[in-house]
Parts: sequence; structure tokens; C-alpha cells
Amino acid sequence: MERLNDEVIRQKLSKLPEWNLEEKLIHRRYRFASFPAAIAFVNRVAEIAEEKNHHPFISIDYKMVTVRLTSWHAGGLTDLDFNEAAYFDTVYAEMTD
Ligand SMILES: C[C@H](O)[C@H](O)[C@H]1CNC2=NC(N)=NC(=O)C2=N1
Repeated sequence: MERLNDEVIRQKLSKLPEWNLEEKLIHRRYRFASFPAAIAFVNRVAEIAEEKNHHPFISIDYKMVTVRLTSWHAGGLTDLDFNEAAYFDTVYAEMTD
């Protein structure tokens, strides 16, 4: 999968308003009502990562989960990162509404 150029990254990021760009990765913080709810989300993220064979950095801070995405094989951001970010946002919406 090809590394995206800055123009395409800006365009894709504009469709994911909760995500932030930092050098060669994108990141987002998800908030939950409880620690178990945060862990349930992390478990879903892990399942999706395995299914897609695309694995984010995940950090858990009590009721907050931070996800960072980049594509190691490309040395930067690819469509895989933006597709997965959108998928995680959908799962988050389902789990928190
Ligand atoms: C060998 C294996 O398919 C690769 O290492 C996969 C696994 N998960 C991955 N995850 C991420 N985020 N980037 C990759 O380049 C990547 N590559």
C-alpha cells in the first residue's frame, strides 16, 4: 500500500474531525463512561486489527483510550490508516450511543 502525499492526507483528515496529525501518524482519544467500557472498546479494536492485519498503537488511561495509526511498511500514512480510523469511529459510536 502506497504512502499518501500531504495533500491527500489533509483531504482525508478533514473527513475525520476527531483525528489529529502528528508527523507520520494520526491519533485520536476516545472517552468512555467506565474502565470496563474502555476495555471492551480496546478488545474490539484488537479484533479489527487482527482481521485487517493492521495494528495500531493503543494506550489505556483509566476511561480514556488513545489510538495511533501509521503504516510501518510504508514509513508513513496509507489508506489502511484512514480506513481503520473510520472503522474505529463507527465502533465507538455504536458502543457509546
Ligand atoms: C507481517 C505483517 O503482515 C505486517 O508486519 C503487518 C502487520 N501489521 C501492521 N500494522 C501496521 N500498523 N502497519 C504495518 O505495516 C503492519 N504490517
